Order: sequence, then structure tokens, then C-alpha cells
Amino acid sequence: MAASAIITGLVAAGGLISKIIQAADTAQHNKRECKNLASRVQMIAELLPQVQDPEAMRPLAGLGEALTEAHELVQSCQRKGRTYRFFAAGRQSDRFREVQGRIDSLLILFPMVGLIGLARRLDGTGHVSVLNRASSSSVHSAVSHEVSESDSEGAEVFTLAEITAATKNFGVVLGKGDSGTVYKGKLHDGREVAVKRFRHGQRSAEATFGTELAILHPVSHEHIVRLLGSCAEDEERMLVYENVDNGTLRDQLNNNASPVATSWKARVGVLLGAARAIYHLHCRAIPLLIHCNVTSSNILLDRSWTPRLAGFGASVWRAPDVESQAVDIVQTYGYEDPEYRSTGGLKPATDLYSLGVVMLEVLTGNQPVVAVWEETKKTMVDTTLVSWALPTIEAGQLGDVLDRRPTTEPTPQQRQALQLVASTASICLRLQGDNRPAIPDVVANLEKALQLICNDMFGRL
Ligand SMILES: Nc1ncnc2c1ncn2[C@@H]1O[C@H](COP(=O)(O)OP(=O)(O)OP(=O)(O)O)[C@@H](O)[C@H]1O
Repeated sequence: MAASAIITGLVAAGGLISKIIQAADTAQHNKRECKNLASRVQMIAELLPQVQDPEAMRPLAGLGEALTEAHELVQSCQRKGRTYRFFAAGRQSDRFREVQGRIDSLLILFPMVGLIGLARRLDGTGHVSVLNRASSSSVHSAVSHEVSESDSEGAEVFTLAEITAATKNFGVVLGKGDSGTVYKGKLHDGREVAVKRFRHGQRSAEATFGTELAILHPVSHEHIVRLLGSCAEDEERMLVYENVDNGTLRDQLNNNASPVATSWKARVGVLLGAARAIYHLHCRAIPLLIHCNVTSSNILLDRSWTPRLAGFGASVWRAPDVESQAVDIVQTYGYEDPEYRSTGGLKPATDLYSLGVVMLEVLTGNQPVVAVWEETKKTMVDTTLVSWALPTIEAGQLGDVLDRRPTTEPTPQQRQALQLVASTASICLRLQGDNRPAIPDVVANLEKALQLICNDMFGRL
């Protein structure tokens, strides 16, 4: 999976490289800087085909972002008028130097990437973890170095001793997932953290660690969990996140006393935050991303019940100008996009389908998979929430499946808002990805729904 993500990112990088070289040729201003930048990009273009092991390419995960910036910079030289170019010349030279520095720091990594590939081939197992401690930490610091180039705050590298002390020897479990266990901790400077400790010696855990570190670290958004840093010593692979206090949306919907279970305003607010996070990934992040595992268990809630999207272990870079990407991902049962399942082509619309399932969970209070009575078999069988709830909603009977814990009878304004959420869910759940809405439309509908609920509350005061 991580390998496909890296290949996809590098394919996108290949497209950018030719665009930069073309644009640099025609840029009127800062010509020397443009040419310098283009010659560095040309070097990358020549080196890339020689590095063929996607796992070994992890240290280059920030390449897409650096090239995107280089492309924008060169393009901005082409676009602006003469007066602007005159006055902005100094500022642009500074930006050129900065971007060139970042590209230089990636160029330095190419020989090391070649060595990792060689070590993996000699070892024959394909595990980076078989490198000895010294090589392993140099790989790690290379990854961190690259990442810190793309984030002004820099990735933190923690030692095993620091993590052991922070978690009081892995004493408090916050949760368990497919790739490992998450522990509560407190760093020496007082920051509360959640530490994901990946299962030892598991190939998929190793890949998830690399993917999540490369993909999530540069991302910064109020509705996306913050990755503070990582620890890679010997067999240990750990990611350190800010601690998000109030568990997952799934936990809260399961808890009758939770403010989320008992309030439509809180529920629609959580949906809106999650949709804004996906909007950021699909439309704003550099490089663009597809989350691939949007579930109610991957939406964490902080102490003010603000949602933070987590679970980036399956995420992929979204190649620009590509309609669908042939990547191999495993989605959670109940959230699987039927189009991806049948074609293997991943689109941003895959996240829209999973978000549609989360909307149904919020409306009905049910799990993504529900047990129903099967008359012919005279027994309970599992079915997806989509097949249980969607036909009723589409028949205009939302009230028959609506969760009654927030209010036994919604007010007219609440009903209007919930109907809007339900019809948005219904179009997100269309079989063909191209018939689903784009994420900005979903955000707009959820904003409207939340507004209706808030207006109603003011009306009653
Ligand atoms: N930053 C965090 N703050 C608090 N709790 C967290 C945090 N991250 C994860 N958890 C808890 O740990 C659980 C498992 O985390 P996560 O889903 O990221 O693991 P995973 O192994 O990637 O799971 P999967 O691959 O099955 O989605 C979460 O459901 C949540 O309860």
C-alpha cells in the first residue's frame, strides 16, 4: 500500500517536472533563478528512474510538495506584469533561494535512497527494519530532515527512552487498531500525547508507519489530528500525536449520556468538521490527498467536542489531473465504496461514499453494520447500514430510521436540517463516483443544516 502511494506521488512528481522545465524556459523575470531551479529539477528527473524500490523512496516523500512550490514559483514569474516584477524581484529571489534549498536537500538524499534499496535487495526480506541500528536511525533522521523542510515547526524525533518515560512504560491504553496499540503519555515539557506503537515485525505495520509519517506530518488543519513526531529504534516503530481527549465519534454515539448522542447540533457540527477536513485533503493540501479510510472510529473528538480526522495509514497522494488511480487499499467493512471495489480505481469520491455512511450513522445512531432479522433463515444476519437505512430515506421516510435520543420529535427546523443531511448522504452513496457530489458542495449543505439547527435554538430562547 505504502509502495503504491509513493509510486503515485512520484508519478505526479514526474508530471510536475516537465511543467517546471517548460515554464522556466518561457519565464520573463528572474531568468537566472528560473534556470538554476530548472537545472536542479532536471537532475531529479535524471535520478528518479534509477531509484526503483518504492519502499526505499520514503525519504523522498516530500518531493511532490517541493516540486509543486517550484512549479507555482516559476509560473508566477510568467504571469505577473512588469511593474509587479520590478517591485517583487527581491522577495521572489528569497523564495527561489528557499525552494532551491529544499530541492538541494532532497538531491542529497538520492545516494542514501539508492543504498537503502541495495540493502533491501541484499537482505531479500524487503524490511527496512533489518538495517542495523546506525543505518536505521540515519534513514529515520533523513525522513525527519526531509519532513522538517516541509513544515516550519519540524518533525520531532523521539528516543525509545523518552517514549517509555512519557507513557510510564506503556501503562495506559487509549485504543487498539489493526496496526497497533495507542497509549496515553505526557512529554517532559508537559504536552499530552497519544503514542501509536506499531506491531513488531509485521510488514503491513511497517508500511503503515511509513505512509502515515510521510503523509500526515506536513498536513496542518484544525479538523485533522496533529502528528508531532516519531520514534524508530531497532524493531520499534511509533508515531506520536497530540492527545485528543474525548475518544471517537463511534464511542460517543454508543454512549447514551454523551453530549454528542443527545444533541443534533453537536452531531451535525461533527459532520461539518469532518467534511471540512476532507475538503482540505481533496482541494487544499500540498500534495493533494485521498484519506481512504473515513469512518466514525477515525473521527476523534477533542475536549470541546471539535472533530479531528485521524487514521491516515491507508491514505494516498492524489495525482493532479488524474481521474482515478489504480492503487490497492483495504477499506473498513461497511464503508467500502462499491465502485472502487469493482474497478480498483480510486477517486476522491471514495471518501465521499464513506462520509455518506458516517452521515447515516449520525442520523440513525446505528453502527455501520447492523443485525437484522432474516425471515427465510429465521435468524439475525449482518447487513450494512446503507442497505438497511438508505431505501427508507429515499422513500421519504427518514422519521422511521431517525435516532430518537436527541429529541423524541424534532422541531420543523430540525427536521428540515436533518432532511438536508439525509439527502446529502443519499447522493454521497450513489454507486458511481462521478454521480456523487464534490466535497465543497457537501460542506455547503452541512453548513446550511447546522445553521438551521442553530437558528431554531435561538428562536426558542
Ligand atoms: N491522537 C489520539 N488521541 C487519543 N486517542 C487516540 C488518538 N489516536 C488514536 N487514538 C485511539 O486509538 C484507537 C486506534 O487508533 P487508530 O485507529 O489510529 O489505529 P490503527 O491501528 O491505525 O487503526 P485502524 O488501522 O484499524 O484504523 C482509536 O480508535 C482511538 O480510540
